[in-house]
Formats: sequence, structure tokens, C-alpha cells
Amino acid sequence: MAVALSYADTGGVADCNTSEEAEMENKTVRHSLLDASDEVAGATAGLAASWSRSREAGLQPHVTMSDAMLDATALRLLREANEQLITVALPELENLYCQIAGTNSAVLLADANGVILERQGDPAFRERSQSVALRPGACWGEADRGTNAIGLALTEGRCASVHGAEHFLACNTFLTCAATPIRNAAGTIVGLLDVSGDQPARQLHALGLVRMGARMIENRMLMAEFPDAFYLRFHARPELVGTLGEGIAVISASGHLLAMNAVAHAHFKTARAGTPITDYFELSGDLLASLFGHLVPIKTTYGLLVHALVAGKDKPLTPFIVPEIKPPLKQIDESFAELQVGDFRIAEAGRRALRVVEQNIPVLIEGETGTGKEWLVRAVHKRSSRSDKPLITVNCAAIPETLAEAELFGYTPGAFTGANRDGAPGRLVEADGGILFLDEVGDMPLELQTRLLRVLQEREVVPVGGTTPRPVNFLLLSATHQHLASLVEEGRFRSDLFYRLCGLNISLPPLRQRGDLRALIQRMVAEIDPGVLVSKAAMGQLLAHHWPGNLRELDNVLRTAMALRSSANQLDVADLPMPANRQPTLKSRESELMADAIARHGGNFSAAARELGVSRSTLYRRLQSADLKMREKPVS
Ligand SMILES: Nc1ncnc2c1ncn2[C@@H]1O[C@H](COP(=O)(O)OP(=O)(O)OP(=O)(O)O)[C@@H](O)[C@H]1O
Repeated sequence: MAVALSYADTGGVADCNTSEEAEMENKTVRHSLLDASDEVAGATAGLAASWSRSREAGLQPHVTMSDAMLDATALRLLREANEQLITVALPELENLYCQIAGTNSAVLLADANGVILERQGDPAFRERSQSVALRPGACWGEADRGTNAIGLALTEGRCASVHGAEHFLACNTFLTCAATPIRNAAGTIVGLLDVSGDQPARQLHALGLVRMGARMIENRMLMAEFPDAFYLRFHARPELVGTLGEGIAVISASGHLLAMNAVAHAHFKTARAGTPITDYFELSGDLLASLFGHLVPIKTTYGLLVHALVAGKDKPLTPFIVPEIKPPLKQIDESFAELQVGDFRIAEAGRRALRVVEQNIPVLIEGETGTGKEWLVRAVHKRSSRSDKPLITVNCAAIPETLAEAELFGYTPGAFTGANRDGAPGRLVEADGGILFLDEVGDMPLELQTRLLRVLQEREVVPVGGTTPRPVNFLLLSATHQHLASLVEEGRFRSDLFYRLCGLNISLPPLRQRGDLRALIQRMVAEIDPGVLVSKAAMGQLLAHHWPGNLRELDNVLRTAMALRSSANQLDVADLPMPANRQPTLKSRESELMADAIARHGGNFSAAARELGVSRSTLYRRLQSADLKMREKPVS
């Protein structure tokens, strides 16, 4: 499954000297190590809010609270739980300490809750800092010790500097501290790095040092998390590849993105794990192979020139299995040529559906019968990252109610009389890894809706007659010719399921409202036989028709006409299999409006009358006078 990568704090340490690089910096880095005053301005923001939070937590500046401190056993367990972080961070703590040794300071590593895990400090500062519990086991969250750099950085998810009297508790005002969170590849805060000291002035360089240290730890964690992967390392300036300012994209052997560091993520904000690396860099197979161990200029897909190399940890520099890398999504995707005739809404619907469903957000397509809902789904599947996985279509109106559960969720051997001896996996399991398309979802019986909802919430299926759930992972598209929100209002469709299905609602226009009918007719005729032209009169009649069956009807009419035509190279009025001059009359439009509204509301006359702005009795009367026999569904 494609997983969204996210970072809240994407500050990096790149600098730049050309306009392209300046753009790179704009896209990535707000702070620069060279501009400490800016950094401090950002890092000291939020003090007032932090003081309010400290008061709200019941703390008072001059009251020393009972100590929030873990005993030795609890600290040992906490260290075990944070083993990976500590292993990766310890060398960095030592490195940082070398840089601040002799300045009456200490370097601290805390967990994601602000409990200090490790400390490296000047012996002279030890005693003073011990007196305020600046040592392993102590919790420095805001709620325990009021405003302080560790608590503030964790609460606000960014670097923080707290100096002297800015500390909430009076006993801490001799300290000056700078802290910054450490995030894992998914952008979650997993710890924090802090430099604290006993100094009369704010230490501008301390903030820069902890940020550098944290970034180094993050990069190391990234590599520790994906030890078998390859790393594409890049920077706009070749000499900065391999430094802290570089972007790192972690890539699988098949050339798919696994993760990015914060700098890379700042370039590719919408990057998602599981997508081909060619979505982000313009790379042919040969070019990619040439990057192994060599710095080569390449372009990002948004046109920025960077210098990059690929390395694998402890790995011979053998190229990726390049053929698995797909061409960039854009090249095959964005035109939706088979839907694009002249009405921009249709291809745009395809583009929107693709983008959204690729983020694992379900899409609901509404439209009259034959408007091309299923075509749209096929076009989306073809371009999706799951194009080589199944597209499973379930027509919810066509499965008999008694078999629906078994059909959808599968069944175990011998689950019911007449069942297949070996059981069956069910359509949802068949869609695992691919796309599930629920057609005519508005017709799904309420009981089935409840079970489907559970599957969508828990992402696992229990077959009929079974007890063991099986995890499923599919992208979800649904379609209906009804107005699903009205069915919800009428209590015929579960509202919670509606919201589960309808991450994005796409409405396909009926043929009579499309602006590209002429072009569509010409194209469909040319697809059957490119040598045939449509006569003016035939085109006039086709354009005047009301097309209640939409594209399906048009397709049938054109195929029949082409088969019956008397001239080899022209389609004429006489060839058309539909009654002449179907220009809609006022009366026929009224009948269609009534029929449409009743169908949309699934036979609920009251709702249809409301939509049409007439009373229920008027609707009855007009249906009778139009001799329109519509079945009314009893409302439960
Ligand atoms: N873009 C298109 N170009 C040409 N023909 C199309 C296009 N889209 C759909 N059609 C034709 O219309 C028919 C109906 O399309 P489709 O099954 O996608 O409609 P639908 O909205 O899902 O219909 P229903 O609601 O009845 O299931 C297709 O079989 C095809 O013949």
C-alpha cells in the first residue's frame, strides 16, 4: 500500500548560490545555520502559550513540585524500549559533547515524552544540573516542569530555545537550553536532543548544534530502519552531497520509494512510499545504473537540477532491477485520452479520481445509467500504481440477497448447503492488493451494508462460516445511478458507510448535458470504421435525441447504424435505428424529469416530489396524465 510520508518540521541545512538552488532552498529550508537570529526568533516563539499551559497544569513558579523521576527499573525498561534510538544517537551525543566541552553544559537525549535517557556533560556542571534533576530518568515535559526547552520542543513539534527567566519554575532560571525533536521516517517524533548549560547569555550556536545533531540521528535511523535498501543522495551543489544538507530517498531493489529524510521530503511534499522513484527524478534505466557510486547531475520531475549518487549500505553496487521501474505517472496518466473528447469535465473527473484514490481515499461516482461510470473506473485502474493487480467489480444490484454475503466475504468449506466443497475466497479477498469497484452500491441491502462497513473499518474479512479474519488491502471506488445522500436521508443507506465510501464525490454528466456530443459521435464512428462520415442530417438527428440511455445507448445506436448502413462511406438518417425527430417536447421533458427524480430516490414519491418542488398529490396527478406507470417503494 502506498503510505503517505509526512513531516511537520522540515527545516534543513542546505544553502544555495544560484536561482535554481534558491528555489530549492525556498522549497525546503526556512532556517539556515548561518542565520542564527532568525532561528532563535522562531525557536523562542510560543513562550507565552507555554507559560499558560504550565499554569493550567497546576504549576506555580516558586513552588518546587514533587519530582517527576523514574526509578532505576523503570528507567532500564524505558531504555530498552528506546534501544534503537539510543544506539543510533549515542555517537552523536559524544560528537556534540566534544564541541561544547568546557562550556559548563550537558548534551541530553530524551524520549518522545521528555524523559531523559542519556546525558553527556561537563563534570563541573554535573552537580548544579543534578540539583534540578537534569539527569536520566527525569521527565522534562511541560506538565511536569513548566516551560523549558525539552517540553516546549515536544509540545510544539519544533526546535525551541529557553533562556534564564523564560523558564517557568524559578529553580530552573539559571539554565539556558536548546532542544529539537528527532523524527522517524514517517515523521513521528521519537525522541529529542537538547543542550543545556549554566550560562549568562543565550547560546546562539547551541540551537544550530542540536538541529545538526538531530538531523544526523534522523539520517542514521533512516538507514537503520531500511538496512537492505539503496539510498539516493542528492543536493543542488555537488560538494554538499554527503553532508547534512543532502536529501536522501530510500529505494527498494525494485526502484520504489520506501522513505525520505526531512530534506528530501521538503522537496517532494506529496511523496508516498510504494511509488516508483521515477515519479520524483527523471531517470532512465541507464542513467539510474550510472548513479551507483558516482555523482551525476539529474533533474527532479519538477525540473530542478541536482547532483545525485546511489549507495547501498554494505552492498556491492549492483544496479536495481530497472525494468520494474515504471515511467513517471504523469507521462501515462494525466491525459485520460479515451475519456477526453471535448468536455473537459470527464477527463478531469478521471484525473481527480486517480489522485484521490491513490492516496487510499475512497471515491464515489454518481451518474445516470450508461454515463460511463465503469469506464472511468477502468481508466483509473489502468493508470494507477495497482494496474498490474486485479480490478474486482461487484455489482451490488445483481447479487441475490441470500448469496450476497458469501459472494462478497467468501465462505469456508461446507459453510452452507450447496456451497463449493473447497470454500471460496470472496470478491473482497480477490481484490486484495488491487482495486475494489462496488457498482450500484446504492442497491446494497442494509444488512450487507453493516458488514461491509465493518470490513472497511477493520480492513479484514471474516468468511461466512469462519472465525479467522484475513487482512485485506484494496483501493475503493463505488458508483451509483442514485443520489446516495438522499438515500441516507431517507434511512435506506447507512450514513457511516456513506462517509466511508465518499472520500471524493464525482458526478458524471448525462450525455444530453455534455458539450462534446458531436465530437463524441464522430470519434465513436471513426473507431468502428475510420472511412465513414456522418451526414449532416444524421448528425442533426443524433444531436437532437435525448439519450436517456446515455453512452450505452449511443454506442448501441451507432454500432447498429454502422452495421445497417447502405453507403460504404456515409452514415445517413435512414440508417439510424431510432425514431426520427426525438426533439423533446415539454410533455416528454416533464415525464423524464418525474421518472428521473423517482428513480434517483429509489421509488420514494415523497422525496421525488420534494425535489421537483411539487406536492405528492400533484406528482401522482401528473404521472397519471402522462400515463407514466412508476412503482412506488414503501418507505420502511
Ligand atoms: N468514454 C467512452 N467512450 C465511448 N463509449 C463509452 C465511453 N464510456 C462508456 N462508453 C460506452 O457506454 C457503455 C456504458 O458505460 P459504463 O458501463 O461505464 O456506464 P455506467 O455509468 O457504469 O452504466 P450503469 O450505471 O448502467 O452501470 C460502455 O459499455 C461503452 O459502450
